[in-house]
Amino acid sequence: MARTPGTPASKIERIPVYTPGGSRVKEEKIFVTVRVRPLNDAKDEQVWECNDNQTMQYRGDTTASYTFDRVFGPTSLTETVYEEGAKATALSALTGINATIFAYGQTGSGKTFTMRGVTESAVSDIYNHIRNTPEREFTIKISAMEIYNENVKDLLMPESGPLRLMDDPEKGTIVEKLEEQIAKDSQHLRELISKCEAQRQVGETGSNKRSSRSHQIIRLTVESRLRENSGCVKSFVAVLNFVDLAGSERVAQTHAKGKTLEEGCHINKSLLTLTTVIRKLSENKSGHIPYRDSKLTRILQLSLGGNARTAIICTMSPSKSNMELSRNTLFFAMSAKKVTNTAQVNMVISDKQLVRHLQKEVARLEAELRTPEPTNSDAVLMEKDRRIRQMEEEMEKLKKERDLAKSQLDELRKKIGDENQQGWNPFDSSPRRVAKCLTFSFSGQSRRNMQPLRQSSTAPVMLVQEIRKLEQLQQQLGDEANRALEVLQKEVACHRLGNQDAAETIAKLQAEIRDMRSAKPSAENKDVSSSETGPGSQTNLKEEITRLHSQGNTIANLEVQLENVQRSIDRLVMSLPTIASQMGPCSGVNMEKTGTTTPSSKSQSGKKKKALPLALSGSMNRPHLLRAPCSPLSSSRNAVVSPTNESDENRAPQPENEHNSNNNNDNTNTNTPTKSEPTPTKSESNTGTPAISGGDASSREGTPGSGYRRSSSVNMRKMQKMFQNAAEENVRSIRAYVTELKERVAKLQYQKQLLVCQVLELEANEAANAEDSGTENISAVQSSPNSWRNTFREQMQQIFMLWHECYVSIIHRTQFYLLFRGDPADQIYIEVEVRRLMWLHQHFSEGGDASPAQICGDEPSISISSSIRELKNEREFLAKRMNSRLTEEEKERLFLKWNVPLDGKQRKLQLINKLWTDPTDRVHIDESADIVARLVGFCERDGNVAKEMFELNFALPSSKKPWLLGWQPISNLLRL
Ligand SMILES: Nc1ncnc2c1ncn2[C@@H]1O[C@H](COP(=O)(O)OP(=O)(O)OP(=O)(O)O)[C@@H](O)[C@H]1O
Repeated sequence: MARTPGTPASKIERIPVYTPGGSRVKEEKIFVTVRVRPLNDAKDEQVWECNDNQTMQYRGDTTASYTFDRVFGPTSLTETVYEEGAKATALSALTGINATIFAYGQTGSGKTFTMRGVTESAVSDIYNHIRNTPEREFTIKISAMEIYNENVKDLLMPESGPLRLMDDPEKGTIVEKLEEQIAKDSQHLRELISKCEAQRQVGETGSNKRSSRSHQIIRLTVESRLRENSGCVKSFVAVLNFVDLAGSERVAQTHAKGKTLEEGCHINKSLLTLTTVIRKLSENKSGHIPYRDSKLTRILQLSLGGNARTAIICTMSPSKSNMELSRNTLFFAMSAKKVTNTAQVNMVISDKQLVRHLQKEVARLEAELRTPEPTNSDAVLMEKDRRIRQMEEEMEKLKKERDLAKSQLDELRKKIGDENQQGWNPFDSSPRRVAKCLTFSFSGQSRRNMQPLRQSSTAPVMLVQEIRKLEQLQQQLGDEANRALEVLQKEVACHRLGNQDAAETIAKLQAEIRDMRSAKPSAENKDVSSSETGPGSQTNLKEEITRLHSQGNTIANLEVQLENVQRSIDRLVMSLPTIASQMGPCSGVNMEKTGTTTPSSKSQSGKKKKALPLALSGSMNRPHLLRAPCSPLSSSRNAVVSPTNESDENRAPQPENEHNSNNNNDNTNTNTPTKSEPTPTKSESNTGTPAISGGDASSREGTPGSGYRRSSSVNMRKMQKMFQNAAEENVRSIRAYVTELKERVAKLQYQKQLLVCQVLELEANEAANAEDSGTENISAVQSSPNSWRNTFREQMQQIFMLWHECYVSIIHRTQFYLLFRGDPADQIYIEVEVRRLMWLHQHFSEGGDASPAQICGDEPSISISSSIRELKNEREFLAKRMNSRLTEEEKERLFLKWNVPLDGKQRKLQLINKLWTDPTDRVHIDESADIVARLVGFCERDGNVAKEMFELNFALPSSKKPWLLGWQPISNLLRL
């Protein structure tokens, strides 16, 4: 492949610099040109002609013509030879590509003459480029050597004596201790080159009075890098060789004797090796290439078939007397044309640059260390990630629900749009009717603060829709509970192994499960978009609400029974280690791993007071749970639950190796785990990972207990453990799922409660309208933005008072307060909140142990005392979160600001107990909300999204866990 001959001068003022981006290896042929010198002797006959600028032809013989990349005739200028035959190659070094230019030819043919000119021009161009590339910093170094009689001599340091060649794994052959000097500028470089040339061995041959008797290599090393202000630490580095070979000659022709003869022999020998290397490279690069046969080829190895761009200028005489040597030169040139090199950009990171870069990096890391992340624990980060994912999933789910609700609303709008001409339009932004507030028997101060409620914007048809949706949800929850219970029943069977405690618990649980299943909700699946639910149909609404009321017991029962089931499961899980411990050391349960605590002997005797920590219901894989619990017993569950096995399975297992010790009650071996010593031994606690071998065979044999009795082998014990652990894990998972169901039921209760409130309000309005005959006008509070703002302020003040008096969750208060800041679109939420709080307040003031929707008969009971208790729990929860959410300084600042004694006990709780305690002070409220928001990670910026979620969730202070409801996913808050 011939490359484009030299670059025109106009284009090389500035060589494009490749962006460092990796070494791009590119195969390319050596660029071969031939320069014919003028006849030495005018009387000599010229037998070689240049037909065009690429072909040499022996005079008149068309069969003897040779084509090269470029041919320069006897009248050509060295400048032209450089421009067209060497410049591109030489300047490659500026872009990080190794380059070599050498002259080959018989003695006296003009090698030195040509190379001097080429080197001079190259030096000029190199410094031109440097001047025109200010953004890069260049360093030019020079070294020079000659190979004379196979000795390498340093031309910059001639006194240093012969130099050795060394093999470097990265750089190839290097000349040991070769002097290298930095050229300060072009002038300095020229001087150094001249000095080297002056050192060169010359002698007189028959063809040349000043014949070069050695091979000369002037080596420039070109380094370049982007200047200081660049962050890039990479540099280009390349070597540029100018090689002036000694002249090939015919000893016989030159009549050389003595020293000249010896020199000639060495010259010929090394040139012969060069020729052989070139020939072999041109024939087959993969074969052996005898680089090592001469120092010349060793030193030039990279330039011959390696990582370099190479240009060879073959010089020859056109005269007849040199015809044969000229032909040899042409043959050499023809071979060289076929040699392929693999040049690539050489990028390096210098030590200096690397050190500088590393120093910067160290400084950056130190700065990071000085301002550490709020938490440096991987585990905490992972946990956060998990929670974020969980929240995202929850959000996704809620968004879908919201979209569904929106589409249903759109449909409704269409339906009722035409029918609202006579009545009020719930979607009209300027209501034509005045609301008649619900009346409550408030007393005392709070009563005086109460403002009348305005008309709910909820149409009867929407209420019907909502009721039907609730029915569906209720149905769905019931179904899910039953499916979970089926699985639970089977898993529970796996635990029929042991003591009285466990047996009783299981029996109780089974009874509860039976109850649960018989209490399956009977509500039929209603089509919420049914056309039967006509707009404004009061009759329908009444029917709906009556039906909903009549089903109230189902929801209440479901919740109560779920509560019972969960308690039983808790007890069952608590009793598991007892069973395990009775089975021997190998049957232990890794309680730490499963997150449960080791029960005391007291707790085993059925006096446990504290429920076990809940598993993560939010992370449960529900389909997986319901499809197939992970226990290996799942595959043999039918056998396990078989009633015929029950009596046997209820017997406590008696492993052979412990049988005696269990029978001997006076046995003093305290190392044996017994019921009174349930703490797992070390071996027990390390047995959490189930063994696999033999698992299937054992599982087919029936219950873990019976299987264990049949064999005391190690595998059987492992199997035993595996069954036990897996079954326990499943029960725990189900327990978590039951918890989740409970939470969802609680939500359902509040949605229902809201509906009931709305229906009651609607009825009250109807009645009031009948009395007033529609004489009331549009409320002033809705007629202008100003009046809305006034109303908002008043209602918020009312809400603050009610929150305070009803001991409402301060997380709920914070979320509500931060979300609803007076936007007219917030109106509905404010109203709903006021209405619910008034319900609560009324019932609390009436004696307390009631539910705001007790009317339905299925609401969880709420009392002042339970609210106070839950609020206390919530405050404790928030106090604990201070450690993870606030820095030490932030805490100290808050203690100071809120007058918490710095040396006081439980300072965090003291602080939290001061929050949200003054409903009349807006600054206090603002600051309280700010702190709570920090602690729960509530973000006001995302308020729009949160409002939508609020709309769907109908948050209310809960009788169970007040801080768990609202638009924060329940499970997320529960386990923070
Ligand atoms: N193209 C040319 N035009 C004019 N003079 C030339 C040309 N080429 C060479 N000469 C002259 O011929 C003589 C020999 O040239 P040079 O020393 O460059 O040959 P060489 O090939 O280097 O010989 P050797 O191998 O013996 O060193 C010099 O005096 C040089 O000036």
